[in-house]
Amino acid sequence: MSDTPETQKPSWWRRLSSGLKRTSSSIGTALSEFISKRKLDRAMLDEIEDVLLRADLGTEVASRISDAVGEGRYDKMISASDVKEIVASEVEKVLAPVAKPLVIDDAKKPFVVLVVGVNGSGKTTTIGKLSARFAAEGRKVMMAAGDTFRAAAIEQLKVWGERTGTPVIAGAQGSDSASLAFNALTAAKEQGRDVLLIDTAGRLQNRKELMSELEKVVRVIKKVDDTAPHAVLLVLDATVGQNALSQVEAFTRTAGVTGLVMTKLDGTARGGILVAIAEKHKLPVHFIGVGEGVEDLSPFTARDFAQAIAGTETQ
Ligand SMILES: Nc1nc2c(ncn2[C@@H]2O[C@H](COP(=O)(O)OP(=O)(O)OP(=O)(O)O)[C@@H](O)[C@H]2O)c(=O)[nH]1
Repeated sequence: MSDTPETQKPSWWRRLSSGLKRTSSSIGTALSEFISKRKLDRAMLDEIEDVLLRADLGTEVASRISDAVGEGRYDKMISASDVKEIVASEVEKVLAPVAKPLVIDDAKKPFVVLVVGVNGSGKTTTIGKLSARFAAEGRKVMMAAGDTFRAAAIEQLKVWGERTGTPVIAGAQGSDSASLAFNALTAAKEQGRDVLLIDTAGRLQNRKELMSELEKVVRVIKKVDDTAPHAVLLVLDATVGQNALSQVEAFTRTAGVTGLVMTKLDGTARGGILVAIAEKHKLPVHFIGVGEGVEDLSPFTARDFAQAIAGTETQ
């Protein structure tokens, strides 16, 4: 991909790199400010580490990158672009092990995907995009409007259902989301659906009662199929920065998160948090969201993300 001219790159790449430009240019601008015409010393490495911390990369990664920059370069001239190359390469090393596709096990009928996260993180939109993707792969998909809290979420999912030709199981606003999940899974089984995507209401990770409601959804799903849910996707909004770390911890504890989707990478200076999450939690990252349209969900690739964040592609 790095040899492809900018104009020929896929649109998701352009959206990702322009979205992450705020992160990369904040890294790049800060680096250029103090790296010109100076030999590398301890003070410079400390400054580099600070820049990376401000970009949300986390202490471990920031200090590892600064060590990598220092390696064999003390008292030598170094340029900001040399440092950016090292940032890209070190970030890629952290991300490569977690960049894993969401594999649908066709032996499970349906393969149940539960989608969780805080309010407004992009769960419903992500489910809509996933339904389009799986339907395009020839799979029989069903969606469950388990966000019974918000009437608009039920409507939103129905619109996605019409758009992608996917049936949506919905209840009345305020109905019990666990029983909706139960009914949807029962219906999906009866109809021989390949994939069931279950939406859930947004909940803050520190709201105990809402988190136990999520545990109940998982318990009830297991009553129909004790191997389900087969994937639990946590949808993270990139714009929230550091708070995403505690979301990963709480939702993993409560709902057994198996993989991540990070949305809104098209408009944030805080995408660096994904690197800190990858370093700390090692959870698979399946997709990134780079816009509201159906085509704006892209499989996660370590190299593209690393280059976008370091700004090595966009100079
Ligand atoms: N720019 C951008 N906007 C997005 C992306 N994903 C979702 N959105 C927007 O974010 C807003 C919230 O998305 P929803 O899918 O409704 O979020 P939710 O998690 O289901 O919300 P709750 O049900 O309230 O918890 C909507 O306006 C979406 O269009 C993305 O990747 N980029």
